[in-house]
Amino acid sequence: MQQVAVLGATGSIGLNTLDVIARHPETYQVFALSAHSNLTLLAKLAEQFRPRQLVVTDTSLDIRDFSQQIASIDTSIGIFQGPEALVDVASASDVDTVMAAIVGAAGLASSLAAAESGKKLLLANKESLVVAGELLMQAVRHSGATLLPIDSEHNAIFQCLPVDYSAGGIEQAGIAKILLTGSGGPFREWPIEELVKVTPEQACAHPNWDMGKKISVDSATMMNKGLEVIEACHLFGITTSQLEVVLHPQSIIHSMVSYVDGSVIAQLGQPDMRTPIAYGLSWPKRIDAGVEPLDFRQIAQLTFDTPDEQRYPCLKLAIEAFEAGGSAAAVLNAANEEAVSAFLANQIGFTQIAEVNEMALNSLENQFGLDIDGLIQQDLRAREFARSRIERIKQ
Ligand SMILES: NC(=O)C1=CN([C@@H]2O[C@H](COP(=O)(O)OP(=O)(O)OC[C@H]3O[C@@H](n4cnc5c(N)ncnc54)[C@H](OP(=O)(O)O)[C@@H]3O)[C@@H](O)[C@H]2O)C=CC1
Ligand SMILES: CC(=O)[C@@H](O)[C@H](O)COP(=O)(O)O
Ligand SMILES: [Mn+2]
Repeated sequence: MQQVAVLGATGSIGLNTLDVIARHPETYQVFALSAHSNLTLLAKLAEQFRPRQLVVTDTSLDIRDFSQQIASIDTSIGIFQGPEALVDVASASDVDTVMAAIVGAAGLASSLAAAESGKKLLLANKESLVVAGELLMQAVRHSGATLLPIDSEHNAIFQCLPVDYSAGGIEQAGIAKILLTGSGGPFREWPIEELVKVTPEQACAHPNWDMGKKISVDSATMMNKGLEVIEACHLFGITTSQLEVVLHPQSIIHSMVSYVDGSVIAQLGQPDMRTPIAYGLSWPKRIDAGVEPLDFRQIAQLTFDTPDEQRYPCLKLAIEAFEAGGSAAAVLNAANEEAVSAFLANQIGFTQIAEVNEMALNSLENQFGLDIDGLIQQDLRAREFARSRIERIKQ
């Protein structure tokens, strides 16, 4: 029986993970669940999955009523509050597998703790790799942890790579290029001058995927693809020149690997995160994920294009940040989290997300060789800077 900790259980990835786990009660047991502030849903999940531990990360909440409610379900469920408890759960000796499904850099410490303690780490939280990719990959190598990408494109690439890929890297594996697909989001065909009018509701309505708000906005700006370029470079040990972003509006091909002999291997499937989640849970085997197979006659057309730099300035910013190295990607990620949150709160416009991000990237000094505390400090400075710009925009 695999003991699984689902961090970010109340979110889109968390709930999809629990859906897959519920289909295989003989193989997976939920050891712990975490939420930030959604206590109602966390209590419901606790009743259904009967974990050993619950974590509530928001320290401003009074959890006395919640604790009583949980005790009425099962007095042996431990309840912990605060972000440090995530680190304890991620490294607990009873836990085999950690699903890292918290949104944003708030997921970094627990992803790192799971990597350092040699767990099977199912990584949906791409921001961990964006902020501290080198340190996270180093921790995986040192501890012997198993890192399985859950982000649909990276999971697809992982499925298309040769089994012994990590031994010699991209050239020895005969790989010419990794082709990272992206839908282009809901505004792919809008006149560019109309983008200033985009509302949070429109930006969160992804054409193919049902996801949390932050990643949905990132998909609309294509910052998501930019973060995914950085994620892929760290995961697969490649440079940005060994990867190409291909627009694919249908989100049926989840990414491809192009080989030197002319072969291109692609992974296809419904736009349903239960497929990569199930593959992560069961790897190297496969299990039922509750996902219908593709009906190619109904799909009829798969189309491809090149992303337009003018429409998607955030994509270029992310690639530049990764190429600059040092703390640039951490700065960009932090500024973007603040800018997206301000956009969702109707404080800035859609196109101002890229403006705030660019200002942060250009204004903060790039620092090299930082340890995890240094990166977190840079993240905090970038947030402060972004918030000051957002305040000016609001006036
Ligand atoms: N959704 C998807 O299909 C995909 C998501 N991903 C990645 O997976 C991660 C999760 O995305 P998604 O599920 O969409 O996000 P959601 O917004 O749906 O869920 C986020 C989860 O994180 C918790 N959370 C929010 N803020 C904090 C915090 N400060 N500290 C600790 N926990 C927090 C939330 O708790 P609460 O509910 O209580 O607020 C919730 O459980 C992201 O990194 C995203 O990029 C990658 C590929 C696809
Ligand atoms: C499901 C998933 O992995 C998302 O990251 C998805 O890729 C978002 O769609 P975009 O291709 O529009 O960014
Ligand atoms: Mn993705």
